[in-house]
Amino acid sequence: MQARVRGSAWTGDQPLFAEIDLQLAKGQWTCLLGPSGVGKSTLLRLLAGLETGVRFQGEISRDQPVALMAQDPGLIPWLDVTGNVTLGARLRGTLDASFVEKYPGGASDRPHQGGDRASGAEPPATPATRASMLIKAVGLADRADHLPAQLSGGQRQRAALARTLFEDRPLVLLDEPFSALDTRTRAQMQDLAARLLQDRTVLLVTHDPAEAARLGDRILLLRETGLTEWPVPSPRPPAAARPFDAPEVLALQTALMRGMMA
Ligand SMILES: Nc1ncnc2c1ncn2[C@@H]1O[C@H](COP(=O)(O)OP(=O)(O)OP(=O)(O)O)[C@@H](O)[C@H]1O
Repeated sequence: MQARVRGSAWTGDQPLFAEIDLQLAKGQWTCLLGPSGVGKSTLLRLLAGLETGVRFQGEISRDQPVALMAQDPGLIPWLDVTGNVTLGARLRGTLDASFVEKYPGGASDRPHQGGDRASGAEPPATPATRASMLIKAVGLADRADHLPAQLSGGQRQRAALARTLFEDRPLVLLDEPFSALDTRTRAQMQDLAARLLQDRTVLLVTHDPAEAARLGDRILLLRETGLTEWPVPSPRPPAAARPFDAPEVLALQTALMRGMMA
């Protein structure tokens, strides 16, 4: 077991959700759906060990470091995309010193594209290479030196996704990570995340039954009354999302939609 939340949550003297027992098995993707305000983000914050503002009665355990991608991308406004993606490593002091010198954090401090090669400098250190690969993978290669204010909502969300992937943690909590993306980009980012987080334990909060049908090894519905498991008919292919147009995926999506409407 990688992580577990067992208990109930309260806002003031009002119950938020009844007794639940959420268990995340190692290497599995668990998709969590449920009505707005039922406590999904709260559950993620509890698992991440962050303040929630609600009263939780129970036990929380996890045995691995965690990365949380919150609903709000939470990008640092004065750091460009590269600076935001590598922020955690910089704060922990694990970035190569030459990279820190070159990218201390502001767009104005960054060399122009191609500047390194023109000056014959060393190739970028490994974290820099990883960061730029991830930035490219989320489709922001031409925005790497843009500040958050210069990005669209979906671009900010992709920068936050790259930052979460850069953290490379065994336990990954994703709170509606693709909600601001157009249909095509959303499907591409689902494929990317499935590939890059293939061995990770992932808890993905989503409002989109199609997303849960593509990505879930397990699907859970959170309601005030507690957690319900939704059966998933077939295993997910390794390192990939299920095809969005496969009949069993469409059937699962429809069944989930019906369940959520009930
Ligand atoms: N810091 C806080 N202080 C007090 N109440 C809070 C706090 N954060 C959240 N809540 C309340 O807890 C409840 C659950 O919020 P939460 O964000 O976990 O819901 P959610 O299921 O993720 O909703 P959504 O799908 O809309 O994102 C809400 O009623 C919210 O008002």
